[in-house]
Order: sequence, then structure tokens, then C-alpha cells
Amino acid sequence: MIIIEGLNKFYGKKQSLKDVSLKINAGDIYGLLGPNGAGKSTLLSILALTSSPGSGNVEMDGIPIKKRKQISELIGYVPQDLALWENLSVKENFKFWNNFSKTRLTDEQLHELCQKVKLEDKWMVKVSHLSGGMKRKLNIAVALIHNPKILLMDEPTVGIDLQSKLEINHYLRELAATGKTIVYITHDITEILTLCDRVGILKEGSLQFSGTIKEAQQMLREKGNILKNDEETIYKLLTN
Ligand SMILES: Nc1ncnc2c1ncn2[C@@H]1O[C@H](COP(=O)(O)OP(=O)(O)OP(=O)(O)O)[C@@H](O)[C@H]1O
Repeated sequence: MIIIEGLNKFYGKKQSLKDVSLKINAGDIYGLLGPNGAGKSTLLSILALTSSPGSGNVEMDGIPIKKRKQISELIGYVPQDLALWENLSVKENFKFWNNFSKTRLTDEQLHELCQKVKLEDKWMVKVSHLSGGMKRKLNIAVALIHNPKILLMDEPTVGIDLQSKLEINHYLRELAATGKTIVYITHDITEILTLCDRVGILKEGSLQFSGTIKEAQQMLREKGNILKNDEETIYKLLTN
């Protein structure tokens, strides 16, 4: 479980997160939504230890975020920008990232991970020769080498073809079914509806809503906003 309490973050005078409190259940795929500049990447980067929290408490699996070594073993981070070596092969990229893992995988185990994202026939191919979708899949696979319990993903499927997107979504479902918690930033409403168990909506640094799509509809209905479908519910929550 991820617990965030009263989290604030300033960049200079600009407050990017305002008193954000949130709980994310173990085994959930949690969609983090909101318009551009809402604070989604800032929140994810704090969880990923690439940005420091201003004030507030964050703990993951009962471990406070200040215990960086323990947290880094717990999390896998898939950044928006590809964290790959273009001039190295797929295998060499796996081996590079394997060096940072506490329990190193064998070449055979790395190849098995490569198979999970359906890139095994590209094992010896240079990353610069892969398509955008293949690079995205590799970006996800290298984040899984140390078998993290929590996967933090910043728009991992942006700009890729539908087939690759479906394959990635299918794989994420499999990972969640094994108990991994996934925090997922996306602007793709279809992906949110088919993939996410729960969603959190940020706007101008504040958390507007956290819950299931059904709960969102319920809340809006109580406010007198009757919505026709889930897509409309999310759109309404994002724009209100
Ligand atoms: N390193 C930084 N220095 C200064 N301001 C920053 C920095 N990173 C983010 N911000 C500001 O913090 C706010 C939140 O940005 P953030 O990238 O978290 O939003 P986002 O919801 O992820 O947006 P997008 O959907 O466009 O990726 C924005 O106003 C942004 O300009």
C-alpha cells in the first residue's frame, strides 16, 4: 500500500502539489489523471525518489520515503523519457540495468523477461533499430529486473501503436494479478477505463477525486450531474 499524507511541493515560489493525501491499495492499477501542469509527474517523481518531497508524509509498504535504499528496492520507475542506451543491443541494455539490481539475474532470466514483453527476437538488435513501441516495451522491462513490488509509470504507452499498447496493458494486468501495485499516468481515457481499478484526479496541484469510476459517477449524480457514460464522467471530473 502507498500512503501519502499532506504532501506539498514547491518549485521556487510555484506550488506544484497542495496538501495531497491519498491511499493506493496493493495490487491496484491506479490511474493518475489531470490536465497539463496538474502535478502528476511531480507526484510520481517524489514516489520514484527523483524529486524530494517538500513537506508531508509518504510511505510505501510501511516504509517511510526517507529510507531511500529500502524504497529503491521496492519501486520500479518507468519515466516518460526513455531510459535506454540507443547504441547498445536489447541484451546489453538488460545487462546494463541488471548491474544496479541487488539480486542479479542470469542472462537466461533476463531473456525470459525480454520474452514477457515479446521482444525476444530483438535480443541482439541495437535499440536505435527498434520501433517506438518496442522501445517503450523495453523501457518497462528493464524497470522490472529487480522484481519491484511497486511500479511507477509516467505515460508508458504514449505515441505507440494500438497493438503494442494492448500488449503492454495485458502485461500490466498480469503483473497486478501477481500483487504488484501500479501507479500509471495517462491522458488516454480508453486506457483508464480498461486498465485502471481506481483513479486519482489532480488539478492545479490539488487532489480533486480518488476512487473508482463508479464512485465518480455516484458523486456526480449526487451533485445533480447525470452522466451518460464513464468517458463523460472522467471528462467532467477533469474539467470541473
Ligand atoms: N523542475 C521544475 N522546475 C520548476 N517547475 C516545475 C518543475 N517541474 C514541474 N514544474 C511545474 O510544476 C507544475 C506541475 O508540473 P508536472 O510536470 O508535475 O505536471 P503534469 O500534471 O505531469 O503535466 P503534464 O500532463 O503536462 O505532463 C507545472 O506548473 C510545472 O511547470
